[in-house]
Amino acid sequence: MVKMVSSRLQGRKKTLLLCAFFSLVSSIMVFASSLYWYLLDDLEQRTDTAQQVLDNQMQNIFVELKEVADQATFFCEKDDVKRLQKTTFYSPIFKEYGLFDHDYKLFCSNIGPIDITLYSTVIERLKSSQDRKTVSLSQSNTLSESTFFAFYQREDGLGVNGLAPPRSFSLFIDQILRPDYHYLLTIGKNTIDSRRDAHQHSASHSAAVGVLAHRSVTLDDWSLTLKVFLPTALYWQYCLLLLPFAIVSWLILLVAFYSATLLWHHYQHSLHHCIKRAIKRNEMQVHYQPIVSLQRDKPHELEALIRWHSERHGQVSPLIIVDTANRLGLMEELTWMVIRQVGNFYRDNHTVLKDIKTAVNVDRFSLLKDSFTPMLAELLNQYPELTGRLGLEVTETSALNDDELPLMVSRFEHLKKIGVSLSVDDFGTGYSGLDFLRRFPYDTLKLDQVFIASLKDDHFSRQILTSVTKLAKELGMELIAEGVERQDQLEAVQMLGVDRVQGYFFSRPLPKEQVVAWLLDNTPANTPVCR
Ligand SMILES: Nc1nc2c(ncn2[C@@H]2O[C@H](COP(=O)(O)O[C@H]3[C@@H](O)[C@H](n4cnc5c(=O)[nH]c(N)nc54)O[C@@H]3COP(=O)(O)O)[C@@H](O)[C@H]2O)c(=O)[nH]1
Repeated sequence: MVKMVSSRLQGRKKTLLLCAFFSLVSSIMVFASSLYWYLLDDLEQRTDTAQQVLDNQMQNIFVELKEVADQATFFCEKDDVKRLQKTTFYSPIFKEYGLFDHDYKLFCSNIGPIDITLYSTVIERLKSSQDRKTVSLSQSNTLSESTFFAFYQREDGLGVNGLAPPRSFSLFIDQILRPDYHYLLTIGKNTIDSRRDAHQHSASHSAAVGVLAHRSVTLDDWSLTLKVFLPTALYWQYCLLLLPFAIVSWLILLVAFYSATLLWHHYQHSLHHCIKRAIKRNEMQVHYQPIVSLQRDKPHELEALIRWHSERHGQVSPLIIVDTANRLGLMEELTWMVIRQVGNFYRDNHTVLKDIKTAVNVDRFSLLKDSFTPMLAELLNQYPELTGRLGLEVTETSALNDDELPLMVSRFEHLKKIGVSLSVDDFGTGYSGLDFLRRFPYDTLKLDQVFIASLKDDHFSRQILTSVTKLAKELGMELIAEGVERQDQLEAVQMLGVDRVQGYFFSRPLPKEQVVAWLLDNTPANTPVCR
């Protein structure tokens, strides 16, 4: 007992450990991948927003430049300088404005007249751009080391450029992307790196140190490229932040896994499942109950009855097996299993069973199926020793509807043609009238044991059985009385004129070895009741 309990506990501990392991692995996987996908999605969304903001910002910049260009002249007089100074003062981005001419020479700025020629790369880009707009990131003589430039040229050749520190340009995208993500914003040939606080460096320089994923967008109209990086550190930061939730979800999964294992364990050991498995694996046995002939010249017969001892549930009643098989839709499989075992029984004991017929129980629903007769014919081919020796005991067929009745009659005729005899089981327990007997080509009629039990004392039972017996004889059917347990019952059914008797009075259902011994000891010739 102690051993059993401790082994159970051991088993439980093992299950719990396994569940803990699997739930931990699954929660880590679910947690890690969900966080990854969440951050990836966030990276995508924020990059899209940053792209839109950049686009808007560029549009605003050029609206501003265009306004300046509209008011500018090819001179650099006091008023022109003043106008540039005023615009610079009110500009949210630009810290300096300049004017250039057809030769791309800067001739005026908000500080006063100047004389600087634009970079050739800028000139090229301006010339090749459709609407004479471009931007660049390069050194400025007057602003910080790295400066953002925007250029716009009117159709008549007059151009305006605005200078801004990259910070004021990237401020808006900083608000969207930082501090979680870092980015490289390439303007023309140079790049702003958000981690270096707007230091200019070559675009080829990789920012992908400790990066989990990245996303790039290009604003073709402005020759801008934004590359946003998801740092691995951010991932770990979130991991730590969400750790309590991860632990809770692990515990939930642990409970779910453990309950599922218990349920599965319970199901595996449930009677239903065990019966199903035993039928599928052919693990049940068949016992045989003699059906004793009351005539010396006729051999005894046998009825095959299912028996099963389950390791977990002990001896299981055939009524439960049949009921469960019915619910699980396994009745046909049960019947085929019994017939196969009967076939093997005949194969192993062909001498003793040469003249013996064996009846197998079959329910009417299985019989009605189209697959039934072909499958039975196949089994008879596999076990030719059963031909002419196999009988089917069909539980009352009176509950059939108008469509099923003709189908069942044709089924019976077919079965008889392939050498299978038929008997009506438990006659009298259902709604069967005597008329029912006329419809079906039965060979044998089995009188139900409830009538036999009350035959001696119950006048009504005696009357019913007398008329049933008379009709069965007229129709050429054999009569079997089942459930005969005592001498007086035997005498009563003998008086009635039955052909065979089945019951504990002679023998209980026996395992195959014992029934062979019984048949050898009890031939009709040495059975005292046989006439
Ligand atoms: N479709 C299938 N049904 C089957 C199969 N095997 C059995 N069954 C049906 O289960 C019911 C119970 O069967 P079982 O417990 O085996 O009982 C049989 C006999 O043991 C019992 N019997 C026989 N003689 C006596 C007796 O003197 N007294 C007494 N109290 N019982 C006795 O009767 C049962 C046989 O009945 P029947 O089939 O009507 O001839 C039962 O309904 C079986 O049909 C199977 O493989 N398939």
